[in-house]
Amino acid sequence: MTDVRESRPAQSGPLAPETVAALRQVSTATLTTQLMSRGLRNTFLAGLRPLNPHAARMVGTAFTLRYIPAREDLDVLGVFADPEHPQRKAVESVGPGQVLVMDCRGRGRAASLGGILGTRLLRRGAAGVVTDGSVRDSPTFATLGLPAYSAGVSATTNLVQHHAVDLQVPIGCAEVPVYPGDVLVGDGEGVVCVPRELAAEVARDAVAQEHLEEFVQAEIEAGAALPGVYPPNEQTRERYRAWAKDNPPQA
Ligand SMILES: O=C([O-])CC(=O)C(=O)O
Ligand SMILES: [Mg+2]
Repeated sequence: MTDVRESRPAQSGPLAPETVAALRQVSTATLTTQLMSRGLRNTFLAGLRPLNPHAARMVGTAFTLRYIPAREDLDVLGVFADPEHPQRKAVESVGPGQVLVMDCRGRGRAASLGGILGTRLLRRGAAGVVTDGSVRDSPTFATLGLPAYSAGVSATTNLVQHHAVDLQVPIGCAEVPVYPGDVLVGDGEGVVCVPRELAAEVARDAVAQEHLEEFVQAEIEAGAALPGVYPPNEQTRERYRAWAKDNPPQA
């Protein structure tokens, strides 16, 4: 029998610097279009909002943590004294360039983590933190330099609703499949999950799409009507190519 944890090869290691640079400059909207053109329609983690709008650009690879519902006899405050507790172990395992992505089953009555753990992630070089539940200490996250996205906030600690079980397994986050090593990109709109094997080509094509859309945007601002301009027909593309000669994409 196939172990579900091995249903896809683990993908690890840092992303190529040019892929990171490209993903840093494009929007999540553009990325979802690029993924849709490759057949992937469920890639945006709908409902998640940035906790610090000034630290809303995020690019990193997924380090996953899965929670199941809490049980009163197991999930008591004393468990945090154990450094092997999966939530604390996850925070102490996330490395530079990684995003801690938590599966809270979309439940946010209790937080998935708080400001001290968020600060520790920042000090460890994490690229961000994402949960489909809540965080606590949201005023800390509002000024922390760590990109952080959640579906909500809650003062209540995780043990009340969540029991951390697994690190680095495939999870669902906001109903989107996230495999360890996938690429999480966040902006002011929210978070998109880019399958790791597509990251390089999606990043490259997203930059090209945004360059074309920069031209289309300028034409619409100048008063052009939509037909033939958006989407661009061959004549519009011809004008774009002429414009692009003097306005190359920023690498
Ligand atoms: O969620 C928790 O219990 C941890 C917490 O408050 C923090 O990290 O500051
Ligand atoms: Mg706290």
